[in-house]
Amino acid sequence: MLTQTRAWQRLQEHHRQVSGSHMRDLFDRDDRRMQRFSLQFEDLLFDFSKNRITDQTLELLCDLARECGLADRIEGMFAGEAVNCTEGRAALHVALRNRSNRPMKVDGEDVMPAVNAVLTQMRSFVEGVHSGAWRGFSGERIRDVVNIGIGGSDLGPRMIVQALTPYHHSGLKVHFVSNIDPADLLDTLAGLRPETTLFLVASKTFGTQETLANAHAAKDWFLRCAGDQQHVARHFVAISTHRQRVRDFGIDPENMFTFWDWVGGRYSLWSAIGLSIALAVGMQRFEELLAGAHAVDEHFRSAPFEKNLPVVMALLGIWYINFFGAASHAIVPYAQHLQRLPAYLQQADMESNGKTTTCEGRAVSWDTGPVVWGEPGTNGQHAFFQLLHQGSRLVPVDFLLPACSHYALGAHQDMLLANCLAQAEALMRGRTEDEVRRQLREEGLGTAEIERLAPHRVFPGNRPSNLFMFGKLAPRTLGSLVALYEHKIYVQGVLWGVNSFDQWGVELGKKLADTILSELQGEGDLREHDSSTTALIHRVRCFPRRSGCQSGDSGQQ
Ligand SMILES: O=P(O)(O)OC[C@H]1O[C@](O)(CO)[C@@H](O)[C@@H]1O
Repeated sequence: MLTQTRAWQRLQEHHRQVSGSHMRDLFDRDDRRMQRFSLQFEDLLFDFSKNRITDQTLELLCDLARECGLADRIEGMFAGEAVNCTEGRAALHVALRNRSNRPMKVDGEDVMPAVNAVLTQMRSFVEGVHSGAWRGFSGERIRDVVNIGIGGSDLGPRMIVQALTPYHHSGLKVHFVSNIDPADLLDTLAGLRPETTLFLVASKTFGTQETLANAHAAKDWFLRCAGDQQHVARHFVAISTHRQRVRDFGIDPENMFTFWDWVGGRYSLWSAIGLSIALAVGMQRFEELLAGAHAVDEHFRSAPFEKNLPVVMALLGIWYINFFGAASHAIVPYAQHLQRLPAYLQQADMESNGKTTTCEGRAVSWDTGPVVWGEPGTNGQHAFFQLLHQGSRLVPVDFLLPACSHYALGAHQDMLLANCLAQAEALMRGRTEDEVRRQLREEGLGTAEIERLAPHRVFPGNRPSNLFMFGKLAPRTLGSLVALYEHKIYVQGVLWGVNSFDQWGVELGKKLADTILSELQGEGDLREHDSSTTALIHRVRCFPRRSGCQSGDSGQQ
C-alpha cells in the first residue's frame, strides 16, 4: 500500500515542515539552486528548480519510488512482461523505436524483425509517394494525404506533423480527420481532389465507430469520382492490427501496415500509425524522431532516479498531487507548432492514469492522474494565467521553450522567450505587499488609493513550474520530449498502483451511444433511460435536421 510505505509517511511529515516555506527564500538562500535542480539530456535542459522542494524532498520521493519497486517495473516493461495487467499484454512501444536493434521479446519471441520489416515497408511507400512512383488512379501524383483516425490514431501523429511543420515535404499536404461531426470530414474534403488524395485509415482495432464511418464516407466520396472499385487500392491504405476487418472494409491487405496488440493506442505514434508523419517529413526525419525517443529509453533504464528525467518529472507530479492536493497540470508550450501538445498529453496522461482501481483490484485511497490541459504561450497568458497567478488552486505548470525559431521575424522570438521566462519567474517569486506599496507610491498614488489597490495587486508566488529549454524544435528533440512524458506517466502509474495501459472507462459511453444511435434513427419505443436522456432523445427526434442534414442540403457532399 502506497500510503503505508515508510517513504510516504516521511514525505507527509516533510510536507508539514516545508509547505510553509517560499521558493523566493529558497532561491535567495542558495544561488546554485538552478544548478542543483536541473538536468541536461542532449539538447534538452530540464529546469525544475522552481518547485517547492529541497534536497530532502527529492531524496524522499526517490525513496518512495524505490519502495514501490520502480526499478523492477521499468525492467519489466522493457522485458516485455504483461505490464498491462487487465488485458494480459506487454506494453512494448519502446521496441518500435529500438534503434539499437537489440532483441526485445514478447512471449519469448524477438519482435525486432517484425518492427524492422514494417519500417522498411513504410520507407518504400513514403519514397514511392514522394518520388511520384506511387500515383493516383488517373496517373496524377498524390498531393494530399488524409489520416482518418481518432484518439491515439490521431492525436500523436497530428501533434507531431504540426510540430514539424518546417520539415514538411513540399508538394504534399497532410490532413487529419477524427471527429464524427460531419463538418470535420466535409470541411477537409472540400478543398481536395479525389484523383490526388490518399487516405490512411488508422485504427488499431479497425472497429472504432467514428473512424469507420468517416472512412466509408471518404470511400463513397472517392468512388463518386473514380467510379471503379479497383481504384480504391491506389487511394486507401490501412494501418491496423486487424487484418480481417481491413479486408472486410474493402482495403487489400497488401495495402495494410500492421502493428501489434502490445502497442497501446496512445503509445502508437512510433508504429505504422506514424505513417502520416513519415509522409509529411520523410522517413529519415521519422527515424530521427524514433532515435530521440530511443535515447530517452536508454536514459530511463539506466540513470539513477535522482538524475532520471522522467522519474523526476513523475515524482514532482506526485509531490503536488498527493501532498499539496493539486488536481490539474498545465502544459504551456511557448511554440505555436506545439499547439496540439496539450491535447496529445491529455490523452496520454488522462487515459493512462485516470483510474482508481489498483492492479490487484482494490480501490485506491490516494489521488491519481491529474486533469492535463494547456495552450501555447503567449496566448495562454491572456486567457488562464490570471488563475495560475492569483487563483485559489495550485496548478503546476510545464513550460516548453525552444530557444531558437525556424523562422526569422523581427524580435518576435526574443519576445516569446522573454514572456515565458517572465511568467515562470513571476509564478515563483510573486509580489509581496511591501513591493506593491512601493511600486504604487512610485506611480504617484495617494495613501488611500494604495490601501484600496494593494490587496488586489499582491501575487502570492510560490507557484511551481518546470521548464524545458532546447534549441530548434527538431525531430530528435521532439521524440525525446514525447518519450519523457510517456515514461513519466508510467512511473506515476506504477507508484499509484494502477494499470496505465488499459482504458475500460471509455467503454460504457461507447456502448450507450450504439443503443441511442439506433433509437435516434428509429421511431419505436426507447429502452430504459433516465428521464433526462429520454426527453433529449425525443427532442432530437422532433428536429427537422434528419432530412436536411442527411441529404446533404449544404451542397458540400
Ligand atoms: O485505434 P482505434 O482502435 O480506432 O482506437 C482509437 C482510440 O479509442 C480508444 O480506444 C478509446 O477512446 C483509445 O484508446 C484509442 O486510441
